[in-house]
Amino acid sequence: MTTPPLLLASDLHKAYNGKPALKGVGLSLQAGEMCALLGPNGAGKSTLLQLLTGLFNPDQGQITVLGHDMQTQPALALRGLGVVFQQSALDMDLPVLSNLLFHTDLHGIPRRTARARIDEGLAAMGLTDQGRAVVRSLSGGTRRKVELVRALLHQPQVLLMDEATVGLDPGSRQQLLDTVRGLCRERGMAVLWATHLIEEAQMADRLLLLHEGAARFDGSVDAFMQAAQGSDFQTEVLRQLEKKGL
Ligand SMILES: Nc1ncnc2c1ncn2[C@@H]1O[C@H](COP(=O)(O)OP(=O)(O)OP(=O)(O)O)[C@@H](O)[C@H]1O
Repeated sequence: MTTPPLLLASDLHKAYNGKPALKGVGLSLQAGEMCALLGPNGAGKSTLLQLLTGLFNPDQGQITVLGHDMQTQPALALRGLGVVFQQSALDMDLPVLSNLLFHTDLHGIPRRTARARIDEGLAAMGLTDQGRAVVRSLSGGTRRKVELVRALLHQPQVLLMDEATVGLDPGSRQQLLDTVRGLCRERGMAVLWATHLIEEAQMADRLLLLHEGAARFDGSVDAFMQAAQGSDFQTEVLRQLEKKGL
């Protein structure tokens, strides 16, 4: 028996000043699944994430999170989503703890519960002793981990990561990827991981390959590799991207 997807998007269209940025993209995320959203600059990744986070509405198409429609029930839909944006959502001049409490207050989480979740989240990232540190004083990798702790405080079932590893050294990148993979396995969280780095996409369960606003591939990484017929992942990605637009 198949379970309903945690996030479902169908036939999304979005144009800027008449120029299409998304041309009928769909996406379905199951519990425990990590899906890489891969595409070159201008492919439409940020546009798709902005639609999925309810930042603006699609010109056409529908998005539901845990069965709640993003346009008609945005509060319920957004409750199910955690987001780590490309741009930091943290106040650089405030301590980590204040930043995290700001987020739990926004979500109406009682302070006692909030404190317990913050302690747990920081401990899970190895940041127990960083609660009082001002964000600006932290390394880029540590800030990203704090962003992830923040995004998980309201216990979302779907996590959207937008180019979350930009600016991180290879060790920190791998650590963040491993942490997120662990969340999929241990908590059954569904993750959409937007990246333009081919080697990151290869570590996901699924791949949504976007080019010029349309999906070039949507399926398991295993199926993608079968289609590659002996080529490596990177060669196959480049081959798919070089195909003439549909
Ligand atoms: N606010 C905007 N106004 C006009 N055009 C836009 C706007 N945002 C994006 N676009 C255009 O839409 C298309 C898709 O852009 P988008 O930023 O979604 O791609 P992307 O895959 O996230 O690219 P990148 O990897 O460079 O961030 C591009 O042609 C871009 O120029």
